[in-house]
Amino acid sequence: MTEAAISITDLTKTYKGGKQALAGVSFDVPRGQIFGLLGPNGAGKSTLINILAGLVNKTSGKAVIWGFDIDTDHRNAKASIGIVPQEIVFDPFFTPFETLENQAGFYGVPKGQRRTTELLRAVHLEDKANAYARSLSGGMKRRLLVAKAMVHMPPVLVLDEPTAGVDVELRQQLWAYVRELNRQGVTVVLTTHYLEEAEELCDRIAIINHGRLIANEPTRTLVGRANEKAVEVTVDRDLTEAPVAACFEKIELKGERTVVITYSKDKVNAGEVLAALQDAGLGIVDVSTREADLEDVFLSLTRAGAGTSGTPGHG
Ligand SMILES: Nc1ncnc2c1ncn2[C@@H]1O[C@H](COP(=O)(O)OP(=O)(O)OP(=O)(O)O)[C@@H](O)[C@H]1O
Repeated sequence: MTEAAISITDLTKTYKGGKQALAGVSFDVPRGQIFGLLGPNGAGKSTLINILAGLVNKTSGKAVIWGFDIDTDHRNAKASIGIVPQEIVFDPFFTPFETLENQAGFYGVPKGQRRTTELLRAVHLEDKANAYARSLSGGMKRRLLVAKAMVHMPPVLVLDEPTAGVDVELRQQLWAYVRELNRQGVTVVLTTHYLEEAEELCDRIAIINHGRLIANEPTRTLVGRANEKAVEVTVDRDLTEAPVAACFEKIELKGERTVVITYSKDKVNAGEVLAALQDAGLGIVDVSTREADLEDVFLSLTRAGAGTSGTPGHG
C-alpha cells in the first residue's frame, strides 16, 4: 500500500493564552518505517503527538492516521495508533498485568484476543506481572507504557521521548523491542533528544523548530547535509593567538598547543587545512578529525532559523 501511515496537512495549534505551538506543519510518515521527530525543547513535538492521540484539539489543519481522518473517523483513527506518553502515568495500585488488561478492556479487545502475557514477556516484565506498578523502577514503568500502547495491536506506535531517564541497558532493550515491532510491520514514530539514537534507529527524520517543519528527509541524506567538518590539531609550539587562513571557517584555541579548525568540506579538504597551518610556520604533531553527525545538522538547521529556543540535550 502506498498510503502514508500518518498524513499531516497544515496543522496548527494555538493554545489558550495565545501561544502558537504549531504554525502550519505538513508531512507524511511512510508505512513500515521508523520515523524520528526531532526538535529543541518547546518546538511543538508533544503538541503534535497529543493531537494525534486525541489529547489536544488542533486549531486547524488535517491529520489522517492509517487512512482515517481524526475528525471524521475518530474511532478508527484512535484504534490505529498506540501512544507512549512522555509522562509516566499509572494507577499505582494496579499490577502490570491488570494495567494491560484494563487498557485492553478500554480498547474493547475481547478477552480471547488479549496478549497480556506475551506483551509482558516482550518488555521483560513477566516476573513483575503481579507487582504493584508503584514498586516498578522508572525503566520498568517506561517498558510497561510501551506494552500498554500495544494492547490493541495498532499498526502505528508513537513514542514521545521514551528513553528520558532510562539507563543505557534498558534503553537498548527498549529499542530492541521497538525494532522487533517494526520488523513485524509496525510503523514507529519517535521523538527523542538523543540524536545518536535517532540517527541509529530512524529511516527518516523530520525536524520541527518553533512550530514549523525545517527538515524531512531520509536519515542518511540529512546527515550527509552536514557540510562542516572539524579537525583538531596539536602543533609543535605554544600559541598565543589562533593562526588565520582563508580556508578556516572557524578556529578555536583549545589548549596551549591545540586548535580546533572548522572547515567546509565542499570547499577544502583536511590536507589543505593542515597545509595552511604549516604555511603559518607551525609543525603538526597530532591530528584528529570528526565526521559530521546528525547533531551538527540539527544545530546548523535550528540555529539558521530566527533565533533559537535552546539546544537539545545530548547523551
Ligand atoms: N497546555 C499548554 N498551554 C499553553 N502552552 C502550551 C501548552 N502545552 C505546550 N505549550 C507551549 O507550546 C510550545 C510547544 O510545546 P511542546 O510541548 O509541544 O514542545 P516539545 O517540542 O514537545 O518540547 P519538549 O521537547 O520540551 O517536550 C511550548 O512553547 C510550550 O510552552
